Amino acid sequence: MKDKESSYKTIITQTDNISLIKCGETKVMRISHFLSKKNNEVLYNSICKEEKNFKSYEFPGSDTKTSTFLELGSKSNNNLIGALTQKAYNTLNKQIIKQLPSIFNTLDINPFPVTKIPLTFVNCSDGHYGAPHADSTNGQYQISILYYFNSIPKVFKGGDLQVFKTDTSSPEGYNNPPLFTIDFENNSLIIFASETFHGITKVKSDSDDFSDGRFIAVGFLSSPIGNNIK
Ligand SMILES: O=C(O)CCC(=O)C(=O)O
Ligand SMILES: [Fe+2]
Repeated sequence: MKDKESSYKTIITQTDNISLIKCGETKVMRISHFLSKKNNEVLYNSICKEEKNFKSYEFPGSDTKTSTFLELGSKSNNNLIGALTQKAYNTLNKQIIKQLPSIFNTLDINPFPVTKIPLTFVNCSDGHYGAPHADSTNGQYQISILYYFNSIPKVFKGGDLQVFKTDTSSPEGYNNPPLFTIDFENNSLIIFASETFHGITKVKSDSDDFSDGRFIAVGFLSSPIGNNIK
């Protein structure tokens, strides 16, 4: 797959752990080692303890067998989850908010205020994949944020993020093959404009243990004044 990808992507390293992966107008920011090692472990361990609170997707057309989810930071689930999980969510939320100035700057998006980011935690198992899509095609959201985490050692293969070029003249809205792929890496934060088309390569795993799965937290930021792309 990778050899078919465009060769003109550039990786602009901003600091040891922050990079901008760019191909034409399409940009994705990646922050490696996002949380401290300790906070990454605490988050993983507390989320694993929430297995019973993860739900299957119930809407039509979704993949109900290979992924389950838990929404945090909105309203309903806050009294369901353990104190440790609440704390780990708060830590992740705080760290993301701390990085926002650098995120706005790197992605060339006019800053807007963000106080709390509801995050949906998703556990993906063998066979899970994500068909290419954009999180927002109507300007509802400006920024998509993904936090990746997994067991150490990592048990599954695949589950990498593919990024596509928007093409309004094609029926799907994007071009194949992908512009580039970002490998799934524990404790990394991936950020891009929500109009960016992206998909996930198939997860392959011999284990069906929840704790061996591919974990993500996904959140969307919306500006009070709508589309803010500079
Ligand atoms: O699983 C991922 O890495 C991406 C998930 C995603 O694209 C979404 O929830 O909209
Ligand atoms: Fe998405």
